[in-house]
Amino acid sequence: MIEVEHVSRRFGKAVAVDDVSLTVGRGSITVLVGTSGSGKSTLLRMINRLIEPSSGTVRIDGRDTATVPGETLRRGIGYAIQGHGLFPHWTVARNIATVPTLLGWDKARVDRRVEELLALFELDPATYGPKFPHQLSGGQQQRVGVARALAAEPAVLLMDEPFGALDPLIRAKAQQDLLAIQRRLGVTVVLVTHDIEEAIQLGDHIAVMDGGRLKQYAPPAEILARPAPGYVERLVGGGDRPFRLLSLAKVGEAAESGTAEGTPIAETASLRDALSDLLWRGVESLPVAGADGAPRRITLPAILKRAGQAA
Ligand SMILES: Nc1ncnc2c1ncn2[C@@H]1O[C@H](COP(=O)(O)OP(=O)(O)OP(=O)(O)O)[C@@H](O)[C@H]1O
Repeated sequence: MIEVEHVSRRFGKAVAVDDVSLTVGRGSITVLVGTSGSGKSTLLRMINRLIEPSSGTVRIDGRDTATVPGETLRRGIGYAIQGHGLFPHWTVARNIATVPTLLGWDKARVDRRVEELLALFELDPATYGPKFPHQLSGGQQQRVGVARALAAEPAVLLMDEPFGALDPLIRAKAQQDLLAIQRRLGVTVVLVTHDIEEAIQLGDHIAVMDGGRLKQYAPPAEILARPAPGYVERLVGGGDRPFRLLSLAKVGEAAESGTAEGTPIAETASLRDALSDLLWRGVESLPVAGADGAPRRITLPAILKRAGQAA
């Protein structure tokens, strides 16, 4: 668990982060979102003390981070940034091994961990371990960057625009992979983005920043349904809001008993995907593929009910 209490950071007279308090639950993902210059990166870097707070306290699992030497603190916290920050003259394997080696792990344990992580990120260890970063695609480099951040089994992973440099298709896959890996490892993630769609996709909680202040801190569904007046409302209140709401709910949650014609849709698909499918096929209901045999379907009225203000 990460507790940020009344944390501020001034640069000269300018206040980059202004009295922010929030608690990130263990094993959850919190996304910091806001416009450029709103203080997201500064807040993130105060968690691992790459930037020292001017005032306030950050605690990780109950321990005040100010009481731990900065280097020691950072070895225990994963940090992944846009552009990956890989060492260009080191192989992929050596890049991933950086922190475990600094921590004095023995060679066999480091090698095992590197192999395990490469496999987890769907990069064949024998093929990719000996390569240099420039021999990898952007998406592969990004995965190596996250693998390196996770190498020493940190309980906390900080990510600053980790998918910013990726094209939309690879970005969507990278987001899904991160979710799957985060759920599997149970690591606590704080991620910075300026993309509200990314925040809704990934966040258990979203922290909306504006002008250094925390404007709202809540789960995505609540931010969409009840945005704080002013900046947050403008951020999420556009014409896409119904679709964003639908992207948060699964087909299984709105399905009913009954039959329908056509290729079934998975119950784990989002209602946004189901709506898109219905419109594309020009039908009002679709069968749902579920675990048990009882026939179920998803209908247009059931989807509409979940897309509006009353959802
Ligand atoms: N080292 C520094 N010296 C002076 N001012 C700084 C420094 N770092 C950040 N700032 C200022 O603090 C404010 C917040 O910056 P920060 O990088 O945290 O914002 P951000 O929301 O992460 O923006 P972006 O999305 O563009 O990265 C900005 O006005 C920035 O110019």
